Amino acid sequence: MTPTPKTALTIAGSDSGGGAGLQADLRTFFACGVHGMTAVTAVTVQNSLGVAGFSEIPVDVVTAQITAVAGDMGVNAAKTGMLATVEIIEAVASTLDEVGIGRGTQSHVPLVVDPVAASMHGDALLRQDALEALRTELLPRATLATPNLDEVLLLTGVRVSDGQSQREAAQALLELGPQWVLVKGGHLVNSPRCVDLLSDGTHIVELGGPRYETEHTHGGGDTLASAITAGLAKGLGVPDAVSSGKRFIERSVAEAYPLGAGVGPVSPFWRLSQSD
Ligand SMILES: Nc1ncnc2c1ncn2[C@@H]1O[C@H](COP(=O)(O)OP(=O)(O)OP(=O)(O)O)[C@@H](O)[C@H]1O
Ligand SMILES: Cc1ncc(CO)c(N)n1
Repeated sequence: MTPTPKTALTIAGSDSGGGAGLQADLRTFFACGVHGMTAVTAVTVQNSLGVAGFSEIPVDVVTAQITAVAGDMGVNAAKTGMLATVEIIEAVASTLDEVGIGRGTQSHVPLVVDPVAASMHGDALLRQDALEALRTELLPRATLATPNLDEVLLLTGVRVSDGQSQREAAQALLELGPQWVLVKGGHLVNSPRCVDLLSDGTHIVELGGPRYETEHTHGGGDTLASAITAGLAKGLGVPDAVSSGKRFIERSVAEAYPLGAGVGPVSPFWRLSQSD
């Protein structure tokens, strides 16, 4: 009989364009060889040009999806992406406690929190009044938080412009309660390299890599966080899962493709023609 793969759950919004959100997560889980499961939080109307709008899924349906898969199939690691509203964030947080996912629960199932606030075009994916709930309800439950620089500014007030301020931002984020933070440097466009900073307050790891000249980076943050989640599901520790995720996103950006009139998606497909 074929052995059962490890499982990863994404709690995220749908991107109708297929390049970001839960579609990016599933593409990545698949490419990384883990069984992907979803708790859909919202449906966005989205393409390569931006987000035209979104509709939230009723809170009880969001939480029922989590309990349905956790109780039956089991979750080896989970990730949150777009959560949209205060009500969804609060309900997801208490359901994660109930099913034993995240920091502070007894089961040690790792939780990656990608604190999605807006699309790369600047369209809101989180209602304005929900930022505080993200800060107080979700970040303390995170094994790892993976904000981009806009999200760092919203969450901590720290404006990152170089390596020094990236370290200050990591420290400010750790004070909000996650065990580890990864401050992503993709938006430091004046830097010739893409350097992401990982820290748990004791260990500080700079993950540097080339900056590829491409405008097609739609779904890059989701793909990175999902590749890390897949690594955690397979039993890697956080530093190893993050460095493997960083290699994964580098190749995915290198092979990103144009699609539509705007920003095309990164491509997790490179992995499918390669072995680990
Ligand atoms: N041009 C690039 N070349 C190589 N790596 C990149 C490039 N742009 C971003 N990355 C990497 O992709 C990952 C996502 O980074 P980024 O800071 O862009 O996150 P994000 O803003 O959440 O992504 P998204 O585009 O999905 O909103 C990081 O590991 C970053 O270093
Ligand atoms: C649904 C969704 N989640 C996350 C992002 C951020 O990439 C997006 N553009 N759309």
